[in-house]
Amino acid sequence: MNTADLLTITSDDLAITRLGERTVDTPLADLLGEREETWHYVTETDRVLLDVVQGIARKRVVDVAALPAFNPGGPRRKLFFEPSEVTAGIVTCGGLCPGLNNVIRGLVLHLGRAYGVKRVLGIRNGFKGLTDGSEPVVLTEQSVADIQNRGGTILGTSRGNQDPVVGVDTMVRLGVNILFVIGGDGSLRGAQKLADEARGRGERIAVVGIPKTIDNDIPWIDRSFGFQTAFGQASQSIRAAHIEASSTENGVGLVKLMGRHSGFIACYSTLASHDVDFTLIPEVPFDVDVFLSRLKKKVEQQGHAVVVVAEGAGQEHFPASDQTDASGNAKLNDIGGLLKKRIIDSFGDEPLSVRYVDPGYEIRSVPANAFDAVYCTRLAQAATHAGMAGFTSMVVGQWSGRMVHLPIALTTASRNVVDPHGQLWMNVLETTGQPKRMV
Ligand SMILES: Nc1ncnc2c1ncn2[C@@H]1O[C@H](COP(=O)(O)OP(=O)(O)OP(=O)(O)O)[C@@H](O)[C@H]1O
Ligand SMILES: O=P(O)(O)OC[C@H]1O[C@](O)(CO)[C@@H](O)[C@@H]1O
Repeated sequence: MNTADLLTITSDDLAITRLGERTVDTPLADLLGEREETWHYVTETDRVLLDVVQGIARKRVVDVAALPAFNPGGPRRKLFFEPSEVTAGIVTCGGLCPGLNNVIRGLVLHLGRAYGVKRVLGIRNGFKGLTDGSEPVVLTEQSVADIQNRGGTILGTSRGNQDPVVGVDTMVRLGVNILFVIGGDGSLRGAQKLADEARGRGERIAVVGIPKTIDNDIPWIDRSFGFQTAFGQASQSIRAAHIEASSTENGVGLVKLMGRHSGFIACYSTLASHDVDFTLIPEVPFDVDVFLSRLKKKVEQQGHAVVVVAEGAGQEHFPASDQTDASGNAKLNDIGGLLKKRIIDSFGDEPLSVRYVDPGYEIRSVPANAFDAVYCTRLAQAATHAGMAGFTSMVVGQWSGRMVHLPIALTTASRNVVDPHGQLWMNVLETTGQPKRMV
């Protein structure tokens, strides 16, 4: 292994910013007992595991001395904010993700029940609602009752850049002193800019991120909420494609799944269904002709085949697109459409039935499953504790099984991708039986 490939993080990279020195006794003192700050988040086993699993498989090495600097995600004995003076804001940005409403509800309930915070405002339509003059919605226990049973976000979401100066003006006007940003990498960059702007002006505003993406591409954390629900839903599409393909002569089921840069949804739904013969992800380039000849052979052998393709896969086969969405994300070429056409062409006059399934938004607009719902609740609790303690420019997330704080800068500095030499991809190759290299 070439150590030059390794990325080292130190305790400086893990340092969390906290607003000022002001401290207020927590109302959670009874609950805390002796635990706060004495929680040992990193055990010897974790150190070894982290070094081996994350360090080598994910091409990262953590300076062992830095590990205790992982800030635990629990309540603090001393708060920065006096609960009766808090106005919390919640904003959801970027694409939808199962569990958004669970996190919103979790924040409202926990702020109110654990800390007695009385005023929680929902910012409408993402960061746009901080800059377009729209009035926020007042969130109460009653108004968030049952929202966890609905997909989407009751607050609305958007893409597109907004001016952090205007955003902070709005927060000051509304009296928001803790802003919870539920979003992906773009939203977290936006959150960082809001936090920087507020700090630059000397405003006591804490900005706490809750990482959201079905793509599971946020680094360091074990997984992002909504991912499990999304790949579970995707595996239903694979099942449909498999049933269709195996019920027709020379059937090919082709399933296109979301995953702009990272193929986690494709990999996990492949493993969940065990009916896939080829999984194509952005991290592993492939030659279309080699793939087509392998596919043909597979159909000859077993009478049908199932192919799963992540939307970001095979982009190397298209001229680079200079089109972007409102947030600056590159618009992708349609790999599903290209493969469908090439499969049909490659069979010529031979019998073939291509069943193309593109579940699109169906995998991310559903409510969270129970496992994700638990994670959303825990994230909301950790975010509430962090905000009340005055931590800012940080995100909460589960790391190595424990809830921790991470600086936003660390989570936006890289992307979590499937390692083509790692165990997950190996599991996929074992399951599909596809060749390791199709180039
Ligand atoms: N580099 C950036 N700097 C500041 N703000 C940004 C930046 N990138 C995105 N944003 C803000 O974050 C919001 C959401 O960004 P984006 O549309 O990229 O979604 P995302 O949070 O990455 O989620 P998804 O994973 O669904 O793409 C945008 O509305 C924009 O205001
Ligand atoms: O159509 P939209 O809302 O831009 O979202 C599409 C993108 O969102 C993601 O699901 C990330 O949330 C990507 O996989 C996908 O490319």
